[in-house]
Parts: sequence; structure tokens; C-alpha cells
Amino acid sequence: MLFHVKMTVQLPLDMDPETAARLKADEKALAQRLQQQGKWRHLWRIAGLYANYSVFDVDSVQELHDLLMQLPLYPYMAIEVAAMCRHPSSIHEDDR
Ligand SMILES: O=C(O)CC1=CCC(=O)O1
Repeated sequence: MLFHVKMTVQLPLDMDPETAARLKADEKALAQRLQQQGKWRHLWRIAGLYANYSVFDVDSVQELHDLLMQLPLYPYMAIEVAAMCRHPSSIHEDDR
């Protein structure tokens, strides 16, 4: 199951810089692990914003929920999710 996810990061302005740096490093490590596992298929910066557009490939809505909840930056993110299904004109046979 493919899901389009928009994540907008809103760190508190008064957050300790070391805490922010640790959260970002932990987020990066988990994001890269999930990409290697094929769960986090795409990760794009939205130009001009501290936000990203991502595509997740998971087995269930519950799995997506659990992945998003475990992101280190989750408490500081606004998250929007859209479920996607195959477009009849797509030439990509592996999209599902
Ligand atoms: O910087 C972001 O958009 C938040 C984020 C998601 C994965 C990551 O490494 O940072």
C-alpha cells in the first residue's frame, strides 16, 4: 500500500541546539534505515520549507501509523497522509 505523506517540522524556537541536532541525527538514521528496507520509498524536501513530501510503501494503515509515530521528530511534526492506488494510465507495473 502506497501513502503520500507531507511532514512539516516545527521545532520550538527555544529548543536546545544539541537536543535539536540529536533529534535530526536520529531521524536521519531511522529514515535511511526505512529507505533501505523499501518502506520509505521517496523523500523529497519541499523547496523553501522545513518540510518534506514522502512516499511510504507499507503493508497496512496500522504499519504506516506505527512508523510515523516512532519518528524521533514526530512530536514536532504536522503530518498529512493521502492513500494512493494505481492510476490506470501509469506505465509503472510495480506501483500498487
Ligand atoms: O527534514 C525533514 O523533512 C524531516 C525528516 C524526515 C526524514 C529526515 O531525515 O528528516
